[in-house]
Amino acid sequence: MDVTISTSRVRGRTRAPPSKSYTHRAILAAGYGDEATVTDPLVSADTKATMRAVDAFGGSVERAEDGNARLVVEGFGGRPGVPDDVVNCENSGTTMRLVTACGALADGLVVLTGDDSLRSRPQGPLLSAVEELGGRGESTRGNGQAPLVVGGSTPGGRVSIPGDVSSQYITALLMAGAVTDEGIEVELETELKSAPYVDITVEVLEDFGVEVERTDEGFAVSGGQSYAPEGGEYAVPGDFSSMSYLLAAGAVAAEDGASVVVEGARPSAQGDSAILDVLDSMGADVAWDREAGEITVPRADLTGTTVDVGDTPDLLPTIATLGAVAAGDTVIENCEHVRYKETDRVSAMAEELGKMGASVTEREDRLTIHGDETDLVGARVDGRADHRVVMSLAVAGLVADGETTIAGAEHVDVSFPDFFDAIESLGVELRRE
Ligand SMILES: O=C(O)C1=C[C@@H](OP(=O)(O)O)[C@@H](O)[C@H](O)C1
Ligand SMILES: C=C(OP(=O)(O)O)C(=O)O
Repeated sequence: MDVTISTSRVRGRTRAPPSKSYTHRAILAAGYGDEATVTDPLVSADTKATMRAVDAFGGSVERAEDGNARLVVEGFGGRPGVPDDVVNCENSGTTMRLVTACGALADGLVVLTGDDSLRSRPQGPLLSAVEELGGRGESTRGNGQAPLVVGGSTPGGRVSIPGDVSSQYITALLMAGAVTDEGIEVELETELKSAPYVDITVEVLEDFGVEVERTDEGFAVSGGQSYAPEGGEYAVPGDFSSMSYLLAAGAVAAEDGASVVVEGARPSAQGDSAILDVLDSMGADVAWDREAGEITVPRADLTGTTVDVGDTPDLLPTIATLGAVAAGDTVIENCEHVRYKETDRVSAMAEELGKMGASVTEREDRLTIHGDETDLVGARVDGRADHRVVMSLAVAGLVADGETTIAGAEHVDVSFPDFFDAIESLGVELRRE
């Protein structure tokens, strides 16, 4: 689907979708247990992949049809069964990593695959970790990428793994480790990037009654634990990565005297709430009512800033767009790991914003957007089959001169299926074709 965005002003209220990261974890945590209900889940292409994996392992995930958004999960009770078929994780890195470690507990073999993008992302360090823990972890092509074959009733133990490729490896090992015989101790070989995502894991596991310990070398989880949330229910908070596009839309395009108000913004462990500090450092007047869970942002004349995205890789596309609107340079540092996502987002944003007239300098771990040399103009751009690239380019389209057509806009389905409805409700003029 192509979406064409006209230069637009925005105003009004909208609600952030539920968190993708929390939803994945809650569904799988419930899967490891006996039975639990996940309330306010994100139902999107990626989280459906995790639901199907729980099903494949012998559990079941049912959507309640009575208006209250809920998933009723029957777990596979600790040890996953051997699936009847290949598990297709489609576009979801989180699913593939979490399911790799889970599948390594099966008494047999599990085959994992995904779409073109997912089959090009790095899985090697997690496969080596599974083997070091006594399980089987192989890439069918021998290149550290999916298709993968895992299994072998991993007993657990001690393992070392790099921290700078994906924090999802750590999340996966901790979630699986809790139901192993020996537990899993993870020693980080390099500094942990995307660290707040492991904080999210620790928070969700705690809420399911599973304890994780931070050690001098990394993390440790004891085996023989059971997953069960208090009262049998777990509630998912709003998603700050998804919010970043709505807040950015307000900061660049709110009508004079008006603002964008985003609901569903209760505090949680999400590192991407740093988008508020980024906007603040660029001169936006952002107000967060934490108790009400509401963020208000009017338009501002933004100025460039420097942001280290080591902890917050998913904010890079949003910040790149903000930088293209701001005066002066915006420098996004420590972004090498952002190249291992659905697409290489550093290059994707440099090239696609470039088509809209942005002046950008790309280095391996740094992206600089020269706002003073940029006048955004509407263009035909490629969303690179990447939800975050699509949504960030849509925000750029609000202030570009003329129409911006984004190809592959349907990929918002991965994390924010109602994105275009949400921005339309704020006053954005757009066409779906
Ligand atoms: O664990 C998670 O929910 C995620 C971790 C991050 O990935 P990396 O740890 O691979 O950087 C992030 O980019 C991704 O969108 C979601
Ligand atoms: C990278 C992302 O997710 P995943 O790793 O689960 O594909 C994302 O949502 O930006």
